[in-house]
Amino acid sequence: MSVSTIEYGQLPALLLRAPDGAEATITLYGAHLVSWKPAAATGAPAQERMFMSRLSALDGSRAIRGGVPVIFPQFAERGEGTRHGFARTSTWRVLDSGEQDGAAFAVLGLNQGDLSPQASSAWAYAFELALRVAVHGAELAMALEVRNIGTHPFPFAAALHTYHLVEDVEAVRIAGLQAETLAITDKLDQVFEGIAGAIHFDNGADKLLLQQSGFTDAVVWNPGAADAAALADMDDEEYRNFVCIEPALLGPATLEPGGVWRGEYRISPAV
Ligand SMILES: O=P(O)(O)OC[C@H]1O[C@H](O)[C@H](O)[C@@H](O)[C@@H]1O
Repeated sequence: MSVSTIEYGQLPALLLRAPDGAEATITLYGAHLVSWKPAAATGAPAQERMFMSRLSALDGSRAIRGGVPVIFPQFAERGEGTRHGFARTSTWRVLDSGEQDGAAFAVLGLNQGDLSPQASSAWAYAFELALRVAVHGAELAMALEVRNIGTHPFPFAAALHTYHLVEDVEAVRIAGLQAETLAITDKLDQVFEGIAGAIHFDNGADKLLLQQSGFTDAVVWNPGAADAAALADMDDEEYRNFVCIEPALLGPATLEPGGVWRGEYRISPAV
Protein backbone atom coordinates (compact mmCIF):
# COMPACT_ATOMS: atom_id res chain seq x y z
CA MET A 1 0.00 0.00 0.00
CA SER A 2 1.50 3.34 -1.01
CA VAL A 3 -0.78 5.40 1.25
CA SER A 4 -2.06 4.43 4.69
CA THR A 5 -3.86 6.19 7.52
CA ILE A 6 -1.93 6.67 10.76
CA GLU A 7 -1.95 8.87 13.86
CA TYR A 8 0.67 11.60 14.20
CA GLY A 9 0.58 12.81 17.79
CA GLN A 10 -3.18 12.88 18.28
CA LEU A 11 -3.88 13.82 14.68
CA PRO A 12 -5.13 11.60 11.86
CA ALA A 13 -2.54 11.57 9.09
CA LEU A 14 -1.62 9.95 5.79
CA LEU A 15 1.64 8.07 5.45
CA LEU A 16 2.86 8.07 1.86
CA ARG A 17 5.39 5.40 0.95
CA ALA A 18 6.78 5.23 -2.58
CA PRO A 19 8.00 1.89 -3.99
CA ASP A 20 11.61 3.14 -3.66
CA GLY A 21 11.11 3.80 0.08
CA ALA A 22 10.63 7.59 0.03
CA GLU A 23 8.13 8.61 2.72
CA ALA A 24 6.04 11.57 3.77
CA THR A 25 3.48 12.10 6.51
CA ILE A 26 0.67 14.65 6.18
CA THR A 27 -1.83 15.46 8.92
CA LEU A 28 -5.39 16.28 7.87
CA TYR A 29 -5.20 19.18 10.33
CA GLY A 30 -3.69 21.89 8.14
CA ALA A 31 -2.82 19.48 5.27
CA HIS A 32 0.46 19.78 7.09
CA LEU A 33 3.47 17.82 5.84
CA VAL A 34 5.10 16.85 9.15
CA SER A 35 7.77 14.46 7.90
CA TRP A 36 9.68 13.80 4.70
CA LYS A 37 12.25 11.04 4.33
CA PRO A 38 13.83 10.69 0.88
CA ALA A 39 14.58 7.16 -0.31
CA ALA A 40 17.86 5.96 1.22
CA ALA A 41 20.59 3.87 -0.37
CA THR A 42 20.11 0.13 0.23
CA GLY A 43 20.79 -0.69 3.88
CA ALA A 44 21.10 2.97 4.95
CA PRO A 45 18.57 4.42 7.40
CA ALA A 46 16.03 6.88 5.96
CA GLN A 47 16.81 10.42 7.09
CA GLU A 48 14.29 13.00 8.21
CA ARG A 49 14.44 16.29 6.30
CA MET A 50 11.82 18.31 8.13
CA PHE A 51 12.25 20.05 11.45
CA MET A 52 9.52 19.47 14.04
CA SER A 53 9.61 21.26 17.37
CA ARG A 54 9.64 19.01 20.44
CA LEU A 55 7.08 21.38 21.95
CA SER A 56 4.70 21.56 19.00
CA ALA A 57 1.02 21.03 19.70
CA LEU A 58 -0.08 17.86 17.86
CA ASP A 59 -3.69 17.77 18.96
CA GLY A 60 -5.39 20.35 16.75
CA SER A 61 -5.45 23.01 19.48
CA ARG A 62 -3.04 25.27 17.59
CA ALA A 63 -0.86 25.38 14.49
CA ILE A 64 1.90 22.78 14.21
CA ARG A 65 5.45 24.16 14.68
CA GLY A 66 7.56 22.53 11.99
CA GLY A 67 7.15 20.67 8.70
CA VAL A 68 5.31 22.61 5.99
CA PRO A 69 2.42 24.76 7.22
CA VAL A 70 0.09 25.83 4.38
CA ILE A 71 -0.39 29.59 4.60
CA PHE A 72 -3.68 30.91 3.13
CA PRO A 73 -5.37 33.41 2.62
CA GLN A 74 -3.09 35.79 4.53
CA PHE A 75 0.65 35.85 5.18
CA ALA A 76 1.70 36.64 8.77
CA GLU A 77 0.00 39.86 9.84
CA ARG A 78 -0.31 41.34 6.34
CA GLY A 79 -4.09 41.65 6.57
CA GLU A 80 -7.00 41.82 8.99
CA GLY A 81 -7.52 38.08 9.36
CA THR A 82 -5.96 35.31 11.44
CA ARG A 83 -2.17 35.38 11.51
CA HIS A 84 -0.94 33.27 8.55
CA GLY A 85 -4.56 32.46 7.67
CA PHE A 86 -6.93 29.64 8.54
CA ALA A 87 -5.63 26.86 6.27
CA ARG A 88 -3.02 25.68 8.77
CA THR A 89 -5.60 25.35 11.57
CA SER A 90 -8.46 23.83 9.56
CA THR A 91 -9.11 20.14 9.00
CA TRP A 92 -8.82 19.19 5.32
CA ARG A 93 -10.39 16.27 3.43
CA VAL A 94 -8.56 13.60 1.46
CA LEU A 95 -9.55 13.99 -2.21
CA ASP A 96 -7.29 11.39 -3.77
CA SER A 97 -4.24 9.28 -3.03
CA GLY A 98 -2.22 6.47 -4.55
CA GLU A 99 0.76 5.80 -6.73
CA GLN A 100 1.67 7.43 -10.03
CA ASP A 101 4.89 7.12 -12.05
CA GLY A 102 6.72 5.56 -9.10
CA ALA A 103 5.65 8.30 -6.66
CA ALA A 104 3.27 8.03 -3.71
CA PHE A 105 0.88 10.97 -3.68
CA ALA A 106 -2.07 12.46 -1.86
CA VAL A 107 -4.39 15.36 -2.63
CA LEU A 108 -6.13 17.16 0.22
CA GLY A 109 -8.90 19.71 -0.13
CA LEU A 110 -10.41 22.54 1.87
CA ASN A 111 -13.40 24.74 1.09
CA GLN A 112 -15.71 27.21 2.79
CA GLY A 113 -17.88 24.42 4.21
CA ASP A 114 -14.89 22.91 6.07
CA LEU A 115 -14.14 26.07 8.04
CA SER A 116 -15.18 26.84 11.59
CA PRO A 117 -18.20 29.21 11.67
CA GLN A 118 -15.84 31.89 12.97
CA ALA A 119 -13.30 31.53 10.13
CA SER A 120 -15.99 31.23 7.49
CA SER A 121 -17.77 34.43 8.53
CA ALA A 122 -14.47 36.32 8.81
CA TRP A 123 -13.51 35.38 5.21
CA ALA A 124 -16.82 34.96 3.42
CA TYR A 125 -15.65 33.87 -0.04
CA ALA A 126 -16.46 30.68 -1.91
CA PHE A 127 -13.07 29.03 -2.49
CA GLU A 128 -11.55 25.62 -2.97
CA LEU A 129 -8.00 24.68 -2.09
CA ALA A 130 -6.24 21.52 -3.22
CA LEU A 131 -2.79 20.55 -2.00
CA ARG A 132 -1.00 17.74 -3.82
CA VAL A 133 2.03 16.13 -2.21
CA ALA A 134 4.15 13.51 -3.97
CA VAL A 135 7.35 11.72 -2.93
CA HIS A 136 9.70 9.69 -5.04
CA GLY A 137 13.43 9.02 -4.68
CA ALA A 138 15.10 12.09 -3.22
CA GLU A 139 12.39 14.46 -4.41
CA LEU A 140 9.42 16.12 -2.74
CA ALA A 141 6.85 17.84 -4.96
CA MET A 142 3.99 19.98 -3.66
CA ALA A 143 1.36 21.93 -5.57
CA LEU A 144 -1.25 24.25 -4.11
CA GLU A 145 -4.28 25.17 -6.18
CA VAL A 146 -6.68 27.96 -5.26
CA ARG A 147 -10.07 28.25 -7.01
CA ASN A 148 -12.63 30.99 -6.81
CA ILE A 149 -15.97 29.18 -7.10
CA GLY A 150 -18.01 32.20 -6.04
CA THR A 151 -19.32 35.34 -7.69
CA HIS A 152 -16.98 37.92 -6.14
CA PRO A 153 -13.24 38.41 -6.68
CA PHE A 154 -11.14 37.68 -3.58
CA PRO A 155 -7.70 38.76 -2.43
CA PHE A 156 -5.29 36.13 -1.15
CA ALA A 157 -1.71 35.33 -0.25
CA ALA A 158 -0.27 31.81 -0.06
CA ALA A 159 2.92 30.11 1.10
CA LEU A 160 4.39 26.71 1.88
CA HIS A 161 6.24 27.63 5.07
CA THR A 162 8.93 24.91 4.93
CA TYR A 163 10.97 24.23 8.10
CA HIS A 164 14.13 22.58 6.73
CA LEU A 165 15.93 20.47 9.34
CA VAL A 166 19.63 21.44 9.65
CA GLU A 167 22.40 20.42 12.02
CA ASP A 168 23.65 23.93 12.56
CA VAL A 169 21.90 26.98 11.16
CA GLU A 170 25.18 28.87 10.97
CA ALA A 171 26.49 26.39 8.38
CA VAL A 172 23.55 27.11 6.06
CA ARG A 173 24.17 28.92 2.76
CA ILE A 174 21.38 29.97 0.41
CA ALA A 175 21.99 31.22 -3.13
CA GLY A 176 19.47 32.52 -5.67
CA LEU A 177 17.56 34.93 -3.44
CA GLN A 178 19.74 37.98 -3.90
CA ALA A 179 23.08 38.86 -5.48
CA GLU A 180 25.14 37.50 -2.57
CA THR A 181 24.87 34.09 -0.96
CA LEU A 182 22.85 34.34 2.24
CA ALA A 183 24.23 33.07 5.57
CA ILE A 184 22.33 33.14 8.86
CA THR A 185 24.32 34.58 11.72
CA ASP A 186 21.49 35.93 13.85
CA LYS A 187 17.72 36.26 13.86
CA LEU A 188 16.49 36.72 10.28
CA ASP A 189 13.03 37.40 8.84
CA GLN A 190 13.38 38.60 5.28
CA VAL A 191 11.20 38.75 2.19
CA PHE A 192 12.73 38.25 -1.25
CA GLU A 193 10.44 39.38 -4.04
CA GLY A 194 10.48 38.22 -7.65
CA ILE A 195 12.38 34.94 -7.36
CA ALA A 196 13.53 34.24 -10.89
CA GLY A 197 15.23 30.84 -10.83
CA ALA A 198 16.06 27.93 -8.59
CA ILE A 199 17.26 28.47 -5.02
CA HIS A 200 20.42 26.58 -4.07
CA PHE A 201 20.22 25.50 -0.46
CA ASP A 202 23.34 24.12 1.22
CA ASN A 203 22.13 22.81 4.58
CA GLY A 204 25.66 22.10 5.81
CA ALA A 205 25.49 18.41 4.89
CA ASP A 206 23.72 18.30 1.51
CA LYS A 207 23.04 20.62 -1.36
CA LEU A 208 19.41 20.91 -2.41
CA LEU A 209 17.62 22.63 -5.24
CA LEU A 210 14.40 24.45 -4.34
CA GLN A 211 12.27 25.21 -7.38
CA GLN A 212 9.05 27.18 -7.30
CA SER A 213 6.57 28.49 -9.85
CA GLY A 214 3.41 30.51 -9.29
CA PHE A 215 4.94 31.48 -5.95
CA THR A 216 6.72 34.68 -6.96
CA ASP A 217 8.44 35.40 -3.64
CA ALA A 218 10.38 33.65 -0.91
CA VAL A 219 10.60 34.33 2.82
CA VAL A 220 13.54 33.21 4.94
CA TRP A 221 13.01 32.99 8.68
CA ASN A 222 14.99 31.95 11.70
CA PRO A 223 14.00 33.40 15.08
CA GLY A 224 17.48 33.39 16.63
CA ALA A 225 17.97 32.74 20.36
CA ALA A 226 15.92 35.61 21.78
CA ASP A 227 12.78 35.14 19.66
CA ALA A 228 12.94 31.35 20.00
CA ALA A 229 12.95 31.72 23.78
CA ALA A 230 9.77 33.77 23.51
CA LEU A 231 7.95 31.09 21.47
CA ALA A 232 5.95 28.80 23.75
CA ASP A 233 6.00 25.94 21.24
CA MET A 234 9.75 25.93 20.55
CA ASP A 235 12.55 24.79 22.84
CA ASP A 236 15.18 27.46 23.50
CA GLU A 237 17.97 25.79 21.50
CA GLU A 238 15.86 24.49 18.63
CA TYR A 239 16.36 27.58 16.47
CA ARG A 240 19.81 26.13 15.67
CA ASN A 241 18.22 23.17 13.92
CA PHE A 242 16.07 24.72 11.23
CA VAL A 243 15.73 27.40 8.65
CA CYS A 244 12.43 28.29 7.00
CA ILE A 245 12.66 28.94 3.27
CA GLU A 246 9.12 29.61 2.18
CA PRO A 247 7.89 29.79 -1.41
CA ALA A 248 5.26 32.51 -1.21
CA LEU A 249 2.85 34.66 -3.15
CA LEU A 250 2.70 37.63 -0.85
CA GLY A 251 0.55 39.79 -3.11
CA PRO A 252 -2.11 39.97 -2.07
CA ALA A 253 -3.19 38.65 -5.47
CA THR A 254 -6.77 38.87 -6.69
CA LEU A 255 -8.59 35.82 -7.96
CA GLU A 256 -11.61 36.53 -10.16
CA PRO A 257 -14.75 34.34 -10.09
CA GLY A 258 -13.98 31.11 -11.94
CA GLY A 259 -10.24 31.79 -11.65
CA VAL A 260 -7.59 29.27 -10.64
CA TRP A 261 -4.13 29.97 -9.24
CA ARG A 262 -1.52 27.26 -8.98
CA GLY A 263 1.76 27.32 -7.06
CA GLU A 264 4.29 24.53 -7.47
CA TYR A 265 7.27 23.64 -5.35
CA ARG A 266 9.91 20.97 -5.67
CA ILE A 267 12.84 20.00 -3.46
CA SER A 268 15.49 17.78 -5.05
CA PRO A 269 19.22 17.12 -4.72
CA ALA A 270 21.45 19.69 -6.45
CA VAL A 271 23.71 17.61 -8.65
O1 LIG B 1 4.81 31.93 14.73
P1 LIG B 1 4.16 31.80 13.38
O2 LIG B 1 2.79 32.45 13.33
O3 LIG B 1 4.10 30.38 12.92
O4 LIG B 1 5.07 32.59 12.35
C1 LIG B 1 6.40 32.22 12.16
C2 LIG B 1 7.11 33.14 11.16
O5 LIG B 1 6.51 33.00 9.91
C3 LIG B 1 7.11 33.74 8.82
O6 LIG B 1 8.35 33.23 8.50
C4 LIG B 1 7.19 35.21 9.12
O7 LIG B 1 7.97 35.90 8.15
C5 LIG B 1 7.77 35.44 10.49
O8 LIG B 1 7.65 36.83 10.82
C6 LIG B 1 7.05 34.62 11.54
O9 LIG B 1 7.62 34.84 12.80
